Amino acid sequence: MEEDILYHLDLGTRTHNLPAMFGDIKFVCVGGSPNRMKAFAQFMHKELGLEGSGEDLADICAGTDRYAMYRTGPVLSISHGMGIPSISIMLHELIKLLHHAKCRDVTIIRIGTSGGLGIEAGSVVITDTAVDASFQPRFEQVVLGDVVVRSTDLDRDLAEELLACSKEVPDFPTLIGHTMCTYDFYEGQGRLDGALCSFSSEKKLEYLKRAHEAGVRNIEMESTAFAAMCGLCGLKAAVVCVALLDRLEGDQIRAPREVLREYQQRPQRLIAAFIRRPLPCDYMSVPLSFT
Ligand SMILES: O=P(O)(O)O[C@H]1O[C@H](CO)[C@@H](O)[C@H]1O
Ligand SMILES: O=c1cc[nH]c(=O)[nH]1
Repeated sequence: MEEDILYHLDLGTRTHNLPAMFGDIKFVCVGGSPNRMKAFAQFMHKELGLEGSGEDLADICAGTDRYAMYRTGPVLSISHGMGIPSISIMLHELIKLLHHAKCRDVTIIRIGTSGGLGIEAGSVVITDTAVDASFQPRFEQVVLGDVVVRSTDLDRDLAEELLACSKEVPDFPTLIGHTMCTYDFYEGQGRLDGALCSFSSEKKLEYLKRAHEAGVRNIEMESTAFAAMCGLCGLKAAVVCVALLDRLEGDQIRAPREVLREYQQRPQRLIAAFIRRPLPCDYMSVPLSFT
């Protein structure tokens, strides 16, 4: 293409110098909420010891209200909204952006929230395998009317490295497990408290227990598409989500807002420890080259 317009990001190859804006990005963190991703960028700014308070980081996608994007040092932080269609559109344009910007050796991590399965609320789950609602490690995408099945493998070494980094943030439990990805928050996750419910409490518990036996430790709504797209495009990817509740104990998220806010920071703290870890070639020794 002579020109590539990244419509939902309000960026393009003619209108923006993408290599200059993004060429040195090494970590991309994505999550559902625009405010969370802004807070994460500000937090990383402080953690990396970059100049200024970071309070004034600008939304790079301010021309559109579909997604929000912030950068600090080698870290790009982007919101993706809720569910597979929303994250999938964002990832198409983000991956093209990384390609046009000639980025190399990028690690991409989804930092999210989830419903836990047989784990304490506030626990952080690092996904080893993203599975669908039938507990299968696959992402089904309809392409030209046909169902195309894609693998949902994530980087095992990255997951282990993240688990090792969790020792630096010992004030909450972190574990590795399967993450189940659904197309809905209510009936799709076996909740009884939606506007519609077509099953009994017993059937719900029987399903969630089967999921637990299959190795599922948390449930969210983007991981299979995220794993499939990043895997096919050669990006090293991880999913790290905090559990807001234990779904074996209920459906409603009852924790007070301050507690939920602190829970949301847990994956961010773990990822900060990961990004800050010493590397053979330490990018933190050259912070002045980052804006
Ligand atoms: O916390 P985030 O990233 O938005 O993700 C989780 O929260 C949303 C539902 O509340 C879904 O998108 C689910 O995947
Ligand atoms: O139960 C939950 C909590 C957060 N996000 C989900 O998708 N499910």
